[in-house]
Amino acid sequence: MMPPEQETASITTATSNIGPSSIVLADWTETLTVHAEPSVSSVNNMSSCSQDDQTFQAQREPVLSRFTILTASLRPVTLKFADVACTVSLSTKGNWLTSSEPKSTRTVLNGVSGIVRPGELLAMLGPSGSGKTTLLTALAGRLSGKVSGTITYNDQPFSSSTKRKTGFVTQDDVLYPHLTVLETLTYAALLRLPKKLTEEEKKEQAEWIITELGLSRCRHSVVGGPLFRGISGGERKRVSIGHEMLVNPSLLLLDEPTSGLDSTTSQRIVATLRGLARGGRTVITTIHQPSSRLYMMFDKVVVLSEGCPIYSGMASRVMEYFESLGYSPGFNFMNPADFLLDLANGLVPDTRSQDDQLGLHGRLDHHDDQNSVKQSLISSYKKSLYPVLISEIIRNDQGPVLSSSSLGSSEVQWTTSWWKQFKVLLRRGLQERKHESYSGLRIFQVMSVSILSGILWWHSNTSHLQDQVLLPCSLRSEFQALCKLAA
Ligand SMILES: Nc1ncnc2c1ncn2[C@@H]1O[C@H](COP(=O)(O)OP(=O)(O)OP(=O)(O)O)[C@@H](O)[C@H]1O
Repeated sequence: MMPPEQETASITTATSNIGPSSIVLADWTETLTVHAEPSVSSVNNMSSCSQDDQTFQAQREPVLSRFTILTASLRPVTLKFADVACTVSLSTKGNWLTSSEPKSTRTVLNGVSGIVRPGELLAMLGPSGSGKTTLLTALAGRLSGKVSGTITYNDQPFSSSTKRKTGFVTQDDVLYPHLTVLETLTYAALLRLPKKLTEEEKKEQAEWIITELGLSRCRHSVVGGPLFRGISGGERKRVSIGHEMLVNPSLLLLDEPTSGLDSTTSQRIVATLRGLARGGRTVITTIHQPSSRLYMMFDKVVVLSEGCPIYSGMASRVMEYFESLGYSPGFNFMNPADFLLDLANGLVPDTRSQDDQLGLHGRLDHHDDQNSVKQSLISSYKKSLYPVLISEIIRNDQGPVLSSSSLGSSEVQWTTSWWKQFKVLLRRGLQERKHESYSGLRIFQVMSVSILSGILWWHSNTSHLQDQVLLPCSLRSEFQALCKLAA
């Protein structure tokens, strides 16, 4: 069979005629056409940028980025990772007396390789605990020190300019619960957009993101938190994505953007991600259990089983690859993602009836059987896919280098001054806490403790710092008790 990576050339050609400035997003206002679940054979024959892509492109209007400075900051990023491994040390039980015992370690990732080009959407699949989030975090440059192997961005190691052009959407968002959607994105725009843009232009960019992500209906609703309700889960996810989209990142990484969402909302989110990719970005996402509709939108997939890869390459070639190894889905209409998850768990589907299947799954529940399937898939990957991937990774077919020197002065002008940041943060802090009631006594309490603490550390000797640290805490708690009595 043709190695999966050989298809890469076709997708690069397909995306190259889309200007880097264009962003093609899912239309959140229109009702999406619901497709029937495709058969496995149709998924097999699918080319990632073929018919489905044309339908997608036809359905959605390309939208140009508004500000030239943001458009110009988009630099195509080719992300390559080879033999990525990660070992974590497990905390040992016991007390400080036994702390001299050697710490036990656990390999969370082992020998994962892949390549993602601008215009491509890569999905990481695997059972829970297989290492998807760890790999995504490593690719985002947030696990330095714990990771071995090579991760490069346009053949360069991770740098501060790569960081500036990388958007990372975590699984658990960190949004301010009392701010509205508009306030959340406006403050983010004021803090993160280049200082060349005026305040009005930054607000305009926040408004534009709200429209693009279909958040107009809930723009004045509060985000909400664990103790009180705000916007829905899907809207929340879109706010998190919008938070990263504001700066027009060249590399966008998302951890389970569709978890807990219904299939239509999930499809819209993945369509949005694919639109972003087609606009010249490199998009990587982890996903738990995509439907076959979602699966068809991915250009590439990495399938992990207990931290080891069993597949890395084009999404459209996956069934062909596993069939060549003698593993085929039990029935014609099986979702390829379900099939891959079964394989990653060491479960081999069978062509027997469903009742028999249950029996078979019960039989294969034996650890030995499952482990031998996993081991066979890992060694097949090493034998047939890994050499092709590595030669692809080594081949030097780079776009523009994303280094600080090439970014020049425009990059230096990006950051907002500290005074401006302070003002925005103060305003945001006050707005977030405006629901709390402020009494004169409370303000007096905070001011007094701040002044007392300031006096305490005024011209203090750093060698006596430890003695002084606990004093303000005890002062504050006694003062609080006094204030409660007085209130
Ligand atoms: N710092 C750490 N200390 C101990 N174990 C860790 C650490 N980081 C990751 N792990 C373990 O590594 C494995 C992979 O974790 P990871 O979060 O990457 O999995 P995942 O595939 O994203 O799972 P899920 O789909 O459930 O989010 C898990 O078993 C996790 O417990």
